[in-house]
Amino acid sequence: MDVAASTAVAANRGSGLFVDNVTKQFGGVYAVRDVTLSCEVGQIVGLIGPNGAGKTTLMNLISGTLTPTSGNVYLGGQPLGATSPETCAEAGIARTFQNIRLFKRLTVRENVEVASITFRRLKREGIEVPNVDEILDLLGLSAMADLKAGHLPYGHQRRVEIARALALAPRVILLDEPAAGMNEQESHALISSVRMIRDRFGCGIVVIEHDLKFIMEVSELLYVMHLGAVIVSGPPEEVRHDERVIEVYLGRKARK
Ligand SMILES: Nc1ncnc2c1ncn2[C@@H]1O[C@H](COP(=O)(O)OP(=O)(O)OP(=O)(O)O)[C@@H](O)[C@H]1O
Repeated sequence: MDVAASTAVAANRGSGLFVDNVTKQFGGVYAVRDVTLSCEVGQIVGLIGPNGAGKTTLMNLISGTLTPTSGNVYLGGQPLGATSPETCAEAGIARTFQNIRLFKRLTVRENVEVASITFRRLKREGIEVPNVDEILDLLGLSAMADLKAGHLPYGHQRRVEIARALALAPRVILLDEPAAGMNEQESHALISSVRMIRDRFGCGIVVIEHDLKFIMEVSELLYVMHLGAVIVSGPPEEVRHDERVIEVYLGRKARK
């Protein structure tokens, strides 16, 4: 059994996320085809692929926005089943979106507090209510906590989205293009924040990102999708040199 497959089996039994042979068809189009993926609690997993590879559809399947045509998503060894974003949050999955979805007229703190109120409504016994101030501090947002979210630069709005997802005390958090629109300095700082989130909250983190420098540095395990399927998975250093990945990204065979 290879590394990815053995990790997947461990996650299925353990407390992490396990996507088991999931397919999503829209009519005749296979947006996601037979995808198996795992993210253990405490692990940072990257997901890359060219436009249309199926990454967002996969995120939507994990977070309950879409229902798989076949296959299952497990969290902590329990199938999530055909479910909604609300029940996924209840199970412990939170996400951010490619297109930012903040309450722009509310302050940064209020945006995070709204999520905190949602968390209290969820039936998640035995899980400590996350501290809003601590989350703001972790994301470097304390100094702008009382500013309207819509007035912040784009990179900071992305951080507020992450803060809001963290207020749901997720076991696994899905970050959809968190570095989009950030300059190099901001995306470098985001790498430290993602690691701190993992260390402080002990959650699993799945990151979709087009910024290859960012994803190679932040991920411990990387999956590459193409035309709906996972074509390669493994440590970023190995994936980076894989011929199939070079071909998909650069449209040519790797030189020997
Ligand atoms: N609701 C839908 N109906 C029909 N086809 C869809 C639907 N959603 C996605 N698709 C198709 O599924 C495929 C995968 O799309 P998806 O958005 O998941 O890719 P992606 O890897 O996230 O791309 P990008 O990096 O551009 O966001 C594409 O061919 C897309 O056109």
